[in-house]
Amino acid sequence: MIVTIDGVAASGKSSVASGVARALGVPFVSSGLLYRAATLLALEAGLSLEGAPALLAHLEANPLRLEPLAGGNRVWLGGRDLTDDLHSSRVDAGVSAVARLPPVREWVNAQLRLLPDPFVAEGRDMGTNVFPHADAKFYLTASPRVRAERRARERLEDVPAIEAALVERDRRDAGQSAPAPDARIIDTSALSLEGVIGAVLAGLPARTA
Ligand SMILES: Nc1ncnc2c1ncn2[C@@H]1O[C@H](COP(=O)(O)OP(=O)(O)O)[C@@H](O)[C@H]1O
Ligand SMILES: Nc1ccn([C@@H]2O[C@H](COP(=O)(O)OP(=O)(O)O)[C@@H](O)[C@H]2O)c(=O)n1
Repeated sequence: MIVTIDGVAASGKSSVASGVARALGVPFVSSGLLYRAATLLALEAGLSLEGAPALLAHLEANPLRLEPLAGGNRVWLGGRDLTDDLHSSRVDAGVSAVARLPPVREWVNAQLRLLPDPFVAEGRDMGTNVFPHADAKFYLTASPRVRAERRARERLEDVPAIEAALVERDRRDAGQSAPAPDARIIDTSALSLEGVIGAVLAGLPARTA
């Protein structure tokens, strides 16, 4: 059983995927962390974020591992846990450039497709490109202001600056962020986290829930 939860930046994908996965007793998979980790490695190595061949060679020489833990995914580079360094403004600003490189997308997708079913996967193109045969698909949205206010509770930046960065990232990610035609779209602007998790669980086919 595969459930996909895609959506725009900071729409609640990972919190909702985590809650749904916990309710179903399965792992959740946060695909964005692999794009973020690839970006962090490129920044640390001083590589261009647009140079696919050098970046891919670096990723192949430095294998990353996504650990889909129920309580929160982690990304490892050998024995180094990168997870806490993946949500910096520096990574936020660079990740869309890295994520639009086709060889990087293939590298991420190959890792995701090896994961053993069942799971809940969240990202941008889980229901379209990576798991088109998922049992249930959801797409989360919320107004930019609401998303920025939620993120501001996690970071020491002001709401307008966060909102501008989110809108810009949505624009750069638009190419891989269209909802699947068979996804259920949920506007979370006026919903609590529990409300969204409940709406996803209520939308699952009977044999999945
Ligand atoms: N419906 C909601 N109501 C209130 N806060 C929410 C809701 N959904 C998510 N949040 C909060 O918004 C922040 C961003 O959510 P997150 O799951 O990290 O989004 P994404 O994975 O899409 O970036 C988190 O602090 C999360 O707890
Ligand atoms: N399936 C995915 C997941 C993420 N991404 C890229 O990775 C970035 C970070 O994704 P994320 O899910 O961690 O970001 P947030 O939506 O949590 O802010 C996005 O801005 C996209 O550029 C993608 O292209 N495809």
